[in-house]
Amino acid sequence: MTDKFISIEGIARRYPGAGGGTTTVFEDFWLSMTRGEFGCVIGHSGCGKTTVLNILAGLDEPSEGTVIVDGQGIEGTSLDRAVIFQSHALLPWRTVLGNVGYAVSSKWRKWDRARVRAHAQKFIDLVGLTGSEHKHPSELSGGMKQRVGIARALSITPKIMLMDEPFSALDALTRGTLQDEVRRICLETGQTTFMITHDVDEAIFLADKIFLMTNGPGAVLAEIVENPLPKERGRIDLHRHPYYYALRNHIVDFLVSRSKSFAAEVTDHDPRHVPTVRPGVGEPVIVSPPRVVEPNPAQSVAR
Ligand SMILES: Nc1ncnc2c1ncn2[C@@H]1O[C@H](COP(=O)(O)OP(=O)(O)OP(=O)(O)O)[C@@H](O)[C@H]1O
Repeated sequence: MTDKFISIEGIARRYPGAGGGTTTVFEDFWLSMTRGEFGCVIGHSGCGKTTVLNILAGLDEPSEGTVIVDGQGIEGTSLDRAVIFQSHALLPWRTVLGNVGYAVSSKWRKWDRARVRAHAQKFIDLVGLTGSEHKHPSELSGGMKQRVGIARALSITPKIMLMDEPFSALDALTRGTLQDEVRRICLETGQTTFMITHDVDEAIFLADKIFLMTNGPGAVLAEIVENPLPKERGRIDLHRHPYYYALRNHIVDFLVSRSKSFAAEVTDHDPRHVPTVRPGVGEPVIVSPPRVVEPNPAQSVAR
């Protein structure tokens, strides 16, 4: 049996459209993730990635369907679900320690000051900000601010971490360093993470599974791509792995052509049983749903 730690069940999001109609961003959207999994969603602008993330965060509600996390339906925001956005949203009048400590004391209201500080410090150390505890956000670089955001999110030990293009505003060097940090932390802590990115290499480096969405409106989850690269992968030498180009080409091909033509070409798509594929050497292998092997009529006749 699969452990559905996150279960998105048939959600739709509709908005009032022009002329009194309705615009459907997506509908009949099903997706599940297991505990400790790192999932990245990729799709063109406007397909509804942020909407899905906001629904998972409890910041938005689906027009239909439900989302269950660890056996409980989502109702509003919760400290069980931490969100990291592209912008840092730090409290400018608080220090690094103050920002992280504020989140800690919001979750554990009965903790005394010393316990809050010690817990916050652990996560400040984890993201490599030891020594900057007493700085204010205005004294930090963009990468450091994003580290504070990550420390703050992790410090409340959320059941799920939701990241909406968290590194896209950073320079390439800082982005790479933070990708390394996030991967190390997620592997160390077993943090279940759902992330949006437009960066294919970022998804290949970080994700266990990559969720491919077609173009909106009326977007669908077309395919789940299982990352065939080993867990012990390095960001710098990703491209040396024999499966790297097959995986990368598969995702890029989807973004360039299949995301647009999918609805016309795949008429029997079943949103409840989205295929999981594993690109590698040769043709991608369909992992699930298992390929139905039709009996060979010639053999049947011969019997
Ligand atoms: N409040 C709203 N009212 C009407 N339409 C909305 C509203 N919020 C979002 N939308 C529409 O929903 C669609 C999906 O938006 P969403 O932000 O989820 O897309 P996205 O895939 O995250 O895009 P991007 O990659 O550009 O961030 C877009 O077409 C957007 O215009």
